[in-house]
Amino acid sequence: MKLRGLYAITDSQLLAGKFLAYVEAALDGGVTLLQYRDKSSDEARRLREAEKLHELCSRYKTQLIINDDAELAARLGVGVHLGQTDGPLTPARALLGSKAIIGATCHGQIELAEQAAKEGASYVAFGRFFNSTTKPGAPAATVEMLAQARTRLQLPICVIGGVTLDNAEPLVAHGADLLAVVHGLFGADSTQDVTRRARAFNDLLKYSA
Ligand SMILES: Cc1ncc(COP(=O)(O)OP(=O)(O)O)c(N)n1
Ligand SMILES: Cc1nc(C(=O)O)sc1CCOP(=O)(O)O
Ligand SMILES: [Mg+2]
Repeated sequence: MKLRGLYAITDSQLLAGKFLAYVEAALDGGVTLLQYRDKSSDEARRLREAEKLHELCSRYKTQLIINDDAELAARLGVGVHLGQTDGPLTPARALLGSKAIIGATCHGQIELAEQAAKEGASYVAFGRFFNSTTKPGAPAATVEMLAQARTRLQLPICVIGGVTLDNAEPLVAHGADLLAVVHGLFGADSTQDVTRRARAFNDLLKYSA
């Protein structure tokens, strides 16, 4: 199955007090991948929340991805997303098996993506394309490099960093398969608006070649 659609990413601060309600609202609108991203070192809470998300994702037939932590992903039997300093892809692939979804952060560098492809990544992620309140210091990527990456890479391409309904269209037009979003989705004022936004992100991908 080709990975294409909305890639919703959780944020423990933004979702405080409404975590499962907002995640379920997004799943209701349609989510291809859901990433559990929690940068705290509270392992017990991380396990508890990841288990809850796993159960929710199973109900909605959505694939769960764990950020940073291949061991936790292995424990749950789900995928993982690894950045450039989160450990190598090859052992993660050996740990999780050939069917697991493994994503790799490639910033704005096609060479990193080509290397990740060789090491068994399932998708590559480029960013940050716009200002991001979630991760303001992330290195920048451009639409021009995205277009070039599209011609050089066979893998699904994920875009991230300040993506919203207002700015995502050119990214899709230049080759993005997965729109990875925190604030542009979960920054909504109500569960109804989260669901509406999720549907609208999916429509952007559906009605583009
Ligand atoms: C889909 C996706 N793309 C990029 C990232 C960023 O990963 P990383 O560079 O490891 O930074 P942190 O998210 O761990 O702070 C991501 N998480 N997901
Ligand atoms: C986690 C993350 N990684 C990025 C990168 O560029 O690698 S940008 C980012 C934050 C994405 O959140 P928002 O949609 O709120 O900008
Ligand atoms: Mg990381």
